[in-house]
Amino acid sequence: MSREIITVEEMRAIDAGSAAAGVPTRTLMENAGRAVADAIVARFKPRPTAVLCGPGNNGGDGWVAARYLLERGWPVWVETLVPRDTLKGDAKDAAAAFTGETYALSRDNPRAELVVDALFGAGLSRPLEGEAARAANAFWKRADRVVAIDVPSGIDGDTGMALNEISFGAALTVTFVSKKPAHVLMPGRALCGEIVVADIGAPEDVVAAQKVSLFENDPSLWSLPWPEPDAHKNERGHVIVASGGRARTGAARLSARAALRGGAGLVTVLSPPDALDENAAQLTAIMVREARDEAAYAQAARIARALVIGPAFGTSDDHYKLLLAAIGAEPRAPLVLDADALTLLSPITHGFTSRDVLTPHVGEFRRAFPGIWSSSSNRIDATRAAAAYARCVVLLKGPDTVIAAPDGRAIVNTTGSPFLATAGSGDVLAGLIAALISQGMESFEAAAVAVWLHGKAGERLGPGLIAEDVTEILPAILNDLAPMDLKAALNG
Ligand SMILES: NC(=O)C1=CN([C@@H]2O[C@H](COP(=O)(O)OP(=O)(O)OC[C@H]3O[C@@H](n4cnc5c(N)ncnc54)[C@H](OP(=O)(O)O)[C@@H]3O)[C@@H](O)[C@H]2O)[C@@H](O)CC1
Ligand SMILES: Nc1ncnc2c1ncn2[C@@H]1O[C@H](COP(=O)(O)OP(=O)(O)O)[C@@H](O)[C@H]1O
Ligand SMILES: [K+]
Repeated sequence: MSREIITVEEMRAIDAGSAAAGVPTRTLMENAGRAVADAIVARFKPRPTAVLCGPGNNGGDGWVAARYLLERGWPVWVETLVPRDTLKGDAKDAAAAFTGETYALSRDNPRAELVVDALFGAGLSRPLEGEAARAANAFWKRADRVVAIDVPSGIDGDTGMALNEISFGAALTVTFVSKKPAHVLMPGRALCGEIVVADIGAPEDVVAAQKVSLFENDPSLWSLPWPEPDAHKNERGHVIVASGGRARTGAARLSARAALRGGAGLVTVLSPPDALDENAAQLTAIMVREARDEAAYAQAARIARALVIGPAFGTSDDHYKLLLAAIGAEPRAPLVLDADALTLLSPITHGFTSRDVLTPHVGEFRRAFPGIWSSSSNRIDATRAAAAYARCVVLLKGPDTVIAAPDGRAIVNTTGSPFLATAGSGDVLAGLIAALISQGMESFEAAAVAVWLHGKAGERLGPGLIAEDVTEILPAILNDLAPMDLKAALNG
């Protein structure tokens, strides 16, 4: 399956480009409507089905789907938002080809057990109102009976948000060519239910001409740095994690352990003198190094292959100086800056490099990049703008984590579970990113891999998850990803 995510504007360009390349939009609509009917027939037994059709081409897809369901003997009818004789273009033709029952959309129609929402798709231009809003509210709690065409009506395809909080929710959404931002960003992703991406015959070169640089996170986008048979721990990279002071050390140890599980050959916790005993007492495979002053932080930045600063680090003026010493070291390792490091630097005025990674959650992002947050229409645009501005990789955490590189590439992650919203979960992520960078991955890819693994851990662990578990389940997830030849070698 294509992992590209296209904007509504890019989808329109693909429609136009297809027509220019000899695939008429009416053919695309026919393929789209048939794909919807196919997806329904594959999942549901025949049952009374209402297809709610809107005034544009989304409605047109609905008329086509209704026709195919009728041909397959389904008890199906259309409920149209606007009189059939006011339809235009492809939608008019599609409606004319439907021979079944048709009603005006209202609450008085026959009772349906399945509803196909073909009211609005990419052309939604204002909030739902009138009968469309009534229908959305009526089916709001019955998403299990709704199949949405392209996107649940009311949801903006580029943002995943309902324009006035009113929208449909669906058990199945069938979209075309590629996912749109609304299929991966919350709340849209959750309102879509299962998502099917149907090929509707848009020529490959027309799609490729869009030069898409936005992807849904997936192992097909990257490859993990597996150790060679003769690997030495020094080649697998040295991660250093800066610890907070006395009684503020757990976060750094969580990060450090994730770095070790993530494959770093060596991991060191850099500890202020007052926390040295506390750290040493709780670490075994991970080393501890005392750091008294700015020179020690600069030195750590020089010798590490990746340096994590932030988890419970501290936010005093002295901490600010230590952080600046690490940032200013030359040459220095890539930095993974999280939590307190972001607080110390906010609003961000520093220029970083494409090897550095900032990992804010929304609250941290707003403080770090206030102007960018308020002027961006969605999380993808915001993260891309922040990465371009700070000239480094920016990873905006949440249920729909976005990772952006300064060159414009962006990835939206869709693995995960709400049980990851727990203390220390972000610290684990920071350590994992550093582990992958230390093994030679490009920072943008390392961040994407780490978020994917972190999300998979969340899915596998589910209820009861604590941050420590995320680290401990990594071997099982990594084993599943290991290439066959490595598995064969391991099994003798
Ligand atoms: N193009 C193609 O070849 C292909 C397209 N495909 C399909 O087409 C869909 C996009 O079609 P579309 O552009 O016609 O937009 P669509 O979502 O049907 O609605 C536009 C109409 O709704 C109106 N309107 C908007 N908001 C409203 C509101 N709140 N309340 C009331 N009215 C509202 C709006 O009015 P206007 O803003 O112009 O005043 C306009 O009349 C896409 O999602 C996919 O399903 C596939 O078949 C593949 C080939
Ligand atoms: N509802 C959710 N669904 C999936 N992942 C989530 C959700 N909420 C938070 N996460 C993930 O959990 C982690 C929390 O990180 P963070 O906010 O820094 O927490 P902490 O400061 O406790 O470490 C992030 O990786 C984030 O993407
Ligand atoms: K729809």
